[in-house]
Amino acid sequence: MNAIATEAAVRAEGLAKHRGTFTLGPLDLTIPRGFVTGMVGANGSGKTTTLRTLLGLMRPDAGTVSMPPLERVGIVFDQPFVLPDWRVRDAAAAYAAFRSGWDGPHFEGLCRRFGIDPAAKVKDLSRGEGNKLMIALAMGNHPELLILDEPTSGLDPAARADLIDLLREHMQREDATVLFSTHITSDLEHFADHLVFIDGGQLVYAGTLDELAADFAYVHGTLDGLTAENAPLIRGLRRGQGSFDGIIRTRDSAAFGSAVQLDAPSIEQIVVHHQQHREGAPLS
Ligand SMILES: Nc1ncnc2c1ncn2[C@@H]1O[C@H](COP(=O)(O)OP(=O)(O)OP(=O)(O)O)[C@@H](O)[C@H]1O
Repeated sequence: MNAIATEAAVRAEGLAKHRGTFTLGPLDLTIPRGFVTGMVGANGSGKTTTLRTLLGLMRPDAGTVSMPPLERVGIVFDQPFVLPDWRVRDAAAAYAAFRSGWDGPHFEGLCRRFGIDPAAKVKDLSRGEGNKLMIALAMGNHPELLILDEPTSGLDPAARADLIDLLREHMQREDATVLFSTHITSDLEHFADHLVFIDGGQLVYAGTLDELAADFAYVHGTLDGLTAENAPLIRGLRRGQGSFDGIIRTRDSAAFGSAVQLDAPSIEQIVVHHQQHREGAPLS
């Protein structure tokens, strides 16, 4: 895709937030309109802090954010915005009251699809059902931007696949933008267009998955393929019994002989090897 022609759904400049000893940013971040962006990073790397700060649910210490008005943004976090004693239909009424364009039949259809009884009390839903309710509420007014913090955690594999299908349909039906964080990188590989990778509160990589796959290679082979010249080019070098693996920039491929294998990396390989190489320079 053409980065120059891409419009921003969300733009943050110099965004910074301190939480205890943790510092997020300062981050410059653009989430392109009309695409799916996945956010990855280790536990405690700052994904939730980034999403909450972007949304203004947490006041940034510095920086500016531009995004659509909040009533046009669907939000899913693990802490629900609904009261445990409410019934599902009460939660929908509360959402309908403050979100423009609420589509009751659409919400009810989502509940049917997710097997959620509108008469059920929120506190009686299982964790996965509660998750699905938050997703149905977030999507109930066809939001132009959906921000979801680990929406697939707590869902069984079939429900995860269904959620991804639903988000795909949402992307087809509307000129929508989705930003979601996840630890399940396989959810990204077939669904996301862009990736934001955060580590230690800093942006490691932001770009398309296609660019990521083209820029990096997964290198592995027997130890005799490692030399004093090529070993420093490997990020997250792991030495096993007689073998090694890691991630390199594709432009450094020539430093590796024919005994070494180079493959297209998975997102998981890039994330895992980066985290094993924390003191290295940024990937991008
Ligand atoms: N209330 C708080 N007070 C102080 N520090 C906090 C608080 N909440 C979070 N933090 C710190 O902020 C950092 C970032 O947390 P955040 O929840 O953004 O990470 P995350 O990437 O979403 O993690 P996870 O994948 O585990 O959900 C962590 O190091 C955490 O210890």
